[in-house]
Amino acid sequence: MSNPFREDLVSRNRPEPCTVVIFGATGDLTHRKLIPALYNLAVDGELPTGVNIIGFARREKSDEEFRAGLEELNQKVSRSGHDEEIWGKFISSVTYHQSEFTDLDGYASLSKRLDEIDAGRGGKGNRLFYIASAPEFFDDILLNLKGAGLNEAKEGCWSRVIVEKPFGTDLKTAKHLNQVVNETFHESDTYRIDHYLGKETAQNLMVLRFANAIFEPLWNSKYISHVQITCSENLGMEGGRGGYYEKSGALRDMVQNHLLQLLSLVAMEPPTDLSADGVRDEKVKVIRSLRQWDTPEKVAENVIRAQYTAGHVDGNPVPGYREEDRVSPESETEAYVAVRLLIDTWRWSGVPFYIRMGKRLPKKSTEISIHFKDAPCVLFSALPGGVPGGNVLVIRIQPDEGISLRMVSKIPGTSLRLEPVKMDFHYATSFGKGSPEAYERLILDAIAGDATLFARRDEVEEAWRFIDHIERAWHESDNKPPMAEFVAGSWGPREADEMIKKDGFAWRRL
Ligand SMILES: NC(=O)C1=CN([C@@H]2O[C@H](COP(=O)(O)OP(=O)(O)OC[C@H]3O[C@@H](n4cnc5c(N)ncnc54)[C@H](OP(=O)(O)O)[C@@H]3O)[C@@H](O)[C@H]2O)C=CC1
Ligand SMILES: O=C1O[C@H](COP(=O)(O)O)[C@@H](O)[C@H](O)[C@H]1O
Repeated sequence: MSNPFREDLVSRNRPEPCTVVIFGATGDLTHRKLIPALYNLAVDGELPTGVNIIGFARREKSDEEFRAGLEELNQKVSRSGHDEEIWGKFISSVTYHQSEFTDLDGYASLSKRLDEIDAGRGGKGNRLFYIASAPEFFDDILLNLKGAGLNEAKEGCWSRVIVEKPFGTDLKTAKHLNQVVNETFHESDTYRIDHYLGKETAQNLMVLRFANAIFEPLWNSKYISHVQITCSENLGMEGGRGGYYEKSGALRDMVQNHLLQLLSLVAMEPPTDLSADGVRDEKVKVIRSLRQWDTPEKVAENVIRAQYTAGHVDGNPVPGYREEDRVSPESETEAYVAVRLLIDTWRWSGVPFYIRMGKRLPKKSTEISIHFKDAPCVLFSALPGGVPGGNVLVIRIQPDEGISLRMVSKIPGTSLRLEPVKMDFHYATSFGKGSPEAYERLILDAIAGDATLFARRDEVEEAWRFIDHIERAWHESDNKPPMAEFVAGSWGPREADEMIKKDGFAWRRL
């Protein structure tokens, strides 16, 4: 009998020739992430032959100028180096299309160019539109694609759209954008990108949980005391990021999307199959089951926001958040957030999940730690020092991707003394090769028509519903929870330590 999982996996991995049109092609994302990702796919032989790339942006540029700019960056950032021969072949399929996003004529001429490319394919052609522009242009681009008829696929072909973040700034704007997207493209042709879902270790979460029989029986409130998800960054507002960040803040920038997505992978029920909707049906149930912090009092109790003051990171002096470039000296934007979450489901009843994210923390690291309840320790409780802590399963999302399990062991010797030890799996040494960049996997999946690692409409909206209550309490209530402070280069504010301590726990040291 054939294995349905296997068939599913095989059919999901058949990327077809297509033309990729990138809107915002002279921008930072295209240069630092998208083109290097496509090039790396070419190096690994994963990019199907017959992929053409058209860069769409405003400024005047010849194809040669556009290609030279892309090459300069690729040489610096590509994970597989820069092979002149492969690059030469790859870049010959890349061209530039100059137009304003708001100018319908630019889309009509784009349509003509696409038809010319398709003429070499017997008139057929698949199209992938990648919207990598500032969010204020998302509507214009989508509506103009429709105006030029580019949202409609030719017979036997497909036409898909990838939409970058941020997907709205609150529930209202996300709903509006979803409406525009769904008026132009079918939901199954819509790929809302969340690059955390493309990270190798995030993808491995489902495998860890559902392909290993030993974890799933323990994965519930009977055995797990709490879960922590930490995303620490040592960078601040370099490169003019302050302007964007001021309108976003840590909660919208990282928690609404990336970290709630990680949480849903940790907490979801096993899906009935590996189809995109099978997986996303389960993920969205988690987000829908989050207890809502819907009053300023509940927000004050369960959410800590903070800004950093001047300090030192990696031995270098750094300014406070309010002194950063393009940040207001009176800023009320959080550069750190810690959230205590409860998931009201049978599996997770009474198990707190903690998410913390901060800029200008001591180092860059993202990890999920699953803290198991202590063993009944009557046997060892009389020992001097007792039993040193319990079992912790740590999933290192980045860097040094891997998984470790903390256990308690006897110290070798004639007396009985206990110490924690670690079983550690590192991707780099176990598989002998680095992981692909998230954008590589995600672009390839979109070409292959697999939306599993992309957020669905309801996931995005449910996440905003949860976030909106907190934002409203912070910015619109009469009883605004305070903004805490921490010194840049430290592990966040005292208030976040106190919040988790109230439940009898402490943040894991990274
Ligand atoms: N940069 C990053 O690391 C990340 C970015 N993102 C998201 O990706 C998107 C793009 O970000 P980023 O690349 O940094 O942005 P940039 O500001 O660097 O680039 C913007 C691009 O849009 C083009 N553009 C701006 N206005 C117009 C217009 N009226 N008509 C035509 N083209 C126009 C610019 O063209 P021109 O140069 O010709 O003016 C440029 O190509 C954003 O949504 C961001 O949130 C998400 C994750 C990471
Ligand atoms: O989306 C974003 O992600 C980055 C962090 O991404 P990572 O892959 O380097 O962990 C974050 O710095 C940025 O503020 C945010 O917009």
